[in-house]
Formats: sequence, structure tokens, C-alpha cells
Amino acid sequence: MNIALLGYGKMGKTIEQIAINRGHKIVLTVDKDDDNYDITKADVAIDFSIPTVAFNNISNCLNNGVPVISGTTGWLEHYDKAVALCEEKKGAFIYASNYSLGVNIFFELNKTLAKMMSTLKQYNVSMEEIHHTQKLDAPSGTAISLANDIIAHNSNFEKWQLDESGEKTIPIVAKRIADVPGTHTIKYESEVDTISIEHIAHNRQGFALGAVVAAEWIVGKSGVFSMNDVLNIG
Ligand SMILES: NC(=O)C1=CN([C@@H]2O[C@H](COP(=O)(O)OP(=O)(O)OC[C@H]3O[C@@H](n4cnc5c(N)ncnc54)[C@H](OP(=O)(O)O)[C@@H]3O)[C@@H](O)[C@H]2O)C=CC1
Ligand SMILES: O=C(O)C1=N[C@H](C(=O)O)C[C@H](O)C1
Repeated sequence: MNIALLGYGKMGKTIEQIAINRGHKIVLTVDKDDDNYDITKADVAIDFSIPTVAFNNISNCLNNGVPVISGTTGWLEHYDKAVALCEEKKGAFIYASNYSLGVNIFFELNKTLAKMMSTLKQYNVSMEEIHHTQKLDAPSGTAISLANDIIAHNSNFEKWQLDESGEKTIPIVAKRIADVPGTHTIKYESEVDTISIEHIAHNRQGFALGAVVAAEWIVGKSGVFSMNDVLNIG
């Protein structure tokens, strides 16, 4: 497969190595100020860029008939527009806040636990995410997905907030520590005990492998998909 990498930073470079090892060719890498490029030479594009440009990158792919996988976080206010454009152009698109197999299993565990805890009002929930100091957005896209899944499966919670607690609110603490690839912890605490679940990424390989697997999966399909479709879980 011919792959375009939109964003050639930490993730773009990790994806490049995994894609080459799986027999693919990187035909284009796009970074800041690379404006004039022909996306149509790629069979599929993988966007791991920055929040302010992700929607433009995705639109450019969809407008040119190139399937696109996006892992960029922090741009979700435009997600519905991306879905509408994909449908209009009969294109193919996946956004996932986290492409790793481990986190996608963790997402399912979180939903099950949220459902189990819904009748146990003595427990307060809280979430913590830890990432490296170059991260531009907070809370992480993964933390937002986890919080939204708790809200969807447990009627005791209606919203999440960064660094604040409140009624029916899931408080999220975002910590930035050098070189941490990504740690997410969810805690349910009562007066007598604590239940916690945690996912710790040891490096970026899991995210990158998931993105390449999603790119392999989407070619030849049309529609808006999720990692649950790719991994056949959930
Ligand atoms: N969904 C998932 O599984 C994961 C998602 N992420 C997300 O992916 C994104 C990238 O992460 P990471 O690689 O660590 O970040 P980096 O900062 O290392 O890389 C981002 C790259 O995007 C480049 N860029 C800037 N402007 C543009 C543009 N107009 N078009 C294309 N690229 C551009 C930057 O270039 P320059 O440095 O020159 O500005 C930089 O090289 C983040 O949003 C992060 O949250 C990360 C890991 C996993
Ligand atoms: O910026 C990162 O590094 C990561 N971002 C994603 C997020 O915001 O959830 C996924 C992963 O945790 C690494």
C-alpha cells in the first residue's frame, strides 16, 4: 500500500517504521509549511498532526477520494463536519482517540465497570491522565473517550471537567511529565475502599501498529468507522 503521513513527528516516524516493516511504502510525508502536495498518489493517508490542522488534512483527503485515518486529538469540535463531508463524498474515514489494542480493550473494561457501578452511589469516580510535556491538548483524547463512555453507561454522571469536581461530574486531572507516552487511570472511591483500572503505554508502538492496521483495513471501504469496527470488539 502507498501511504501518506500527514504529520511527521513522534507518531509519524513510529508509524513509518511499522508500515515499512509490514511491506508498505511511504509515498508522502507532510509537516508544517508543506502546503503543495498531491495526496492522490497515496492509497490511504494517516494523520497524526496537531489539533489546528487535523480537520483541514482530513477534508483534503476526503475531497480527493483518499481514505483517511486520523489519530490527532483536540480537534473534535469539527468531528461532525468531517462525518458529513465523508458521507457527501462517499469517502472512508476513521478517527480514534487511541489506536492501541490495549486501550481499546481498556475502553470495553471501562464501559462494563461504569455499568456495574451505576447502582452504587457510595462510590465517587475520578480520572487521571499523564502524558509527556510536549502534548498540546488536555485532557487527552483518550480521557475524553473514557469519560464519555462512563456518562453513556452510568446515569450518575452527566459531564466531565478538567481539574474540577461537582455534582454528576467526572473530574479529570491531566499531568504532564517528561517522556511519559500515555497513562490513564480511573478510580471509584468509597469510604471503605477504592477500585481502580489503569492502562500504561510503555512506548508509542501500540498506537502506531493500530493506526497501520486501521489503514490496511479501510482501503476499499466507504463510510465512517471506529476502531471497534477494525478490531471487531465492543
Ligand atoms: N490516537 C492515538 O492513538 C494517538 C494520538 N496521538 C495524537 O497524535 C497527534 C500527534 O502526536 P505526536 O506525533 O506525538 O506529536 P508531534 O508534535 O511529535 O508531531 C506532530 C507533527 O505535526 C506536524 N505539523 C504541524 N503542522 C502541520 C500541518 N499543517 N500538516 C501536517 N503536519 C503538521 C508538526 O510539525 P512541526 O513540529 O514542524 O510543527 C509535527 O511534526 C497529537 O494530537 C496526539 O495527541 C498521539 C499518540 C497516539
Ligand atoms: O499525545 C499523545 O502522546 C497521546 N495522545 C492521545 C490522547 O490524547 O489520548 C493518545 C495517547 O494517550 C498518546
